[in-house]
Amino acid sequence: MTAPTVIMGLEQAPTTHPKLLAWVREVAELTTPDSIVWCDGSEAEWTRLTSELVAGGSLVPLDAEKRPNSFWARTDPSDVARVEERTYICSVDEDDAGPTNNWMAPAEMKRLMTELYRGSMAGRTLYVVPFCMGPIEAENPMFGVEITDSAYVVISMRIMTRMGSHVLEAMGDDADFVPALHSVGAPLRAGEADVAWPCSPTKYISHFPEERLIWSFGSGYGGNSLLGKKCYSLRIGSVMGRDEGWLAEHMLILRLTSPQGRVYHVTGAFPSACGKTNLAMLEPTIPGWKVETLGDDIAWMRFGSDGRLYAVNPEFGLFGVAPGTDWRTNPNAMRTLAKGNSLFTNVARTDDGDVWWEGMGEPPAHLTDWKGNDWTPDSDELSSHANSRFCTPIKQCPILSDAYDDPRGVPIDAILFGGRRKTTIPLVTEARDWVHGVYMGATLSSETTAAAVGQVGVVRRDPMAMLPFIGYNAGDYFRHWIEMGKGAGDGAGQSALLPKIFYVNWFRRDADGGFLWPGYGENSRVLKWVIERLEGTAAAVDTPIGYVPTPESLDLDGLEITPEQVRAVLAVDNDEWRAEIPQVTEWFEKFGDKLPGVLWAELDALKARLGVE
Ligand SMILES: Nc1nc2c(ncn2[C@@H]2O[C@H](COP(=O)(O)OP(=O)(O)OP(=O)(O)O)[C@@H](O)[C@H]2O)c(=O)[nH]1
Ligand SMILES: O=C([O-])CC(=O)C(=O)O
Ligand SMILES: [Mn+2]
Repeated sequence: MTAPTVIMGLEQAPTTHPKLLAWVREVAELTTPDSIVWCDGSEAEWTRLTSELVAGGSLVPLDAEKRPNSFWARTDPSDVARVEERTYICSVDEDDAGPTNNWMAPAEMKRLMTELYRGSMAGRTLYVVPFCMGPIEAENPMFGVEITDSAYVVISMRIMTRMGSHVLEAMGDDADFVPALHSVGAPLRAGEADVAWPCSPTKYISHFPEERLIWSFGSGYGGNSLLGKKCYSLRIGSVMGRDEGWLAEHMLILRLTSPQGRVYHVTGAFPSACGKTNLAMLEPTIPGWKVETLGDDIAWMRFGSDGRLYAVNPEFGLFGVAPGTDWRTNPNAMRTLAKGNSLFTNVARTDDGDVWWEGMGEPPAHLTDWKGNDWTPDSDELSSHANSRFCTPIKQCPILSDAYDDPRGVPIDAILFGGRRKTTIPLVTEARDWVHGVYMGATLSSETTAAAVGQVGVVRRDPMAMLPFIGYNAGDYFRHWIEMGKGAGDGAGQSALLPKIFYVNWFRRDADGGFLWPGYGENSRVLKWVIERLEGTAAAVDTPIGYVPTPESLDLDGLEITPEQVRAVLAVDNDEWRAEIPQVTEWFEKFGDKLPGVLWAELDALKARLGVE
């Protein structure tokens, strides 16, 4: 095992990058760690850090046969999800944060957080984590460096990003990078024992969009602490995309091959805990169709020289919702996890060193639950937190597409927007054109989930599934989407090159509260209809809200579903849609002048089709 590079000064730093060295020095002087470790991303480093975390009680190793090189972590019960109320976009101009973000002036936030960071790493190690979002071979590799005082964050970043010495080397002395500072905010006095999950009751997740800078304090939970993910790839990424003409989106990416061997690529934006990972790894139930995974959470999309929109997954791992994941629902996730090398956070542990969570078949007679307590099937509480997560290398996914590492990405044929709605929204609706599709995305609604702290099950607008992740004024973001629709190719015949947009809802319920649609692998039937619409072969009903399948146009062969259920899951109830109009109007009014006029025009056209004044 190699010894860690412990340095008191910075003389032994494995880089001569002046900006990086200066930043590490400045942070070290402010946060006063005991030591600085430059992470190299090696196997030896993983082994050393996981061993230290096991020794300190932060991780429990799982059974080496069942879950090789895998670990169980439990967070502090107060630190289990993203904290949207504590997340800030500190743009210079308040108007650039817009009505959907918390805002504080950058200088004020820096003053406030500087005091929080002062001495915050005392008694701890400062880790420097060089990483790259997307392939390092890209024309413009998207570098970042995270400074963190959490070894859990380091090992998670090693799974979730391309990370380590090779990144630092590729950065040379002058590459641009996004500095991302993270502290759990729990300094240790001399001799004070650490806790298993250090964190602070005071939390700030701050973004300085003009500087492309991230400061996170107080939380160890992934969405708040793995700063390459939501903070860089979505919030800062969306600002870069606005300025440079591309899109950073909360989307899965998959490749679909038809029985005739035709290849298509689909992205899907569904809010947190609404089915991206599951769709991305789907095992089709209809014969002859094949799905390959490219990404399960984030897509960066830009136009290629051929005028088509190409998508890249900037991530290197999967940070997926555990509950509900099972051999019946998502066998490819189970196969990915079976290869080991994974972290499980806030799930339950079995007595024989495996993991268990709600939805994974019959519960064992006894478990240790996510709070560390004894649990039996009679228990009133869930064994696993509803937002418990697995963190696992995407390279272990057995159906990973061979295009995954291609810096050019894959050309997108269809974009799905989707939400979790008990009523109103049909299984699938095709937009009339790009602007109508942007309207669908801009008005997307979904019931809140456990992925963020707060009440669960409340319907809210979640535009493009990006409500917590748009790093600027959402009105400007809608305009950017509209403009992107004009940007395909050289202008001639461009709309033919644009992806077609669809709106899906796997979560519609019957009167008894049961799901009307079986979901998971059966969603391949919806993907088939989408492809047949692209090919011009599937029938649809022209409804006020868009094109909805005729019951006969959906392949329901071999599916146990009654004609009434099919009718109900596809139904467009004009009364329900009329009831949405005041909510959409109120939503649009939030954006004042920033809302593109064409979206108001879409709403007016919808009202006219529904016969609303
Ligand atoms: N009923 C039903 N549930 C689903 C379906 N797809 C996913 N789920 C459940 O929804 C929850 C979240 O699914 P994920 O695929 O992990 O969600 P995600 O969109 O990747 O979420 P984030 O990682 O939070 O962005 C899990 O409990 C799944 O089992 C479906 O088609 N039908
Ligand atoms: O960021 C996280 O914690 C996980 C995630 O994908 C989401 O919440 O959308
Ligand atoms: Mn997500």
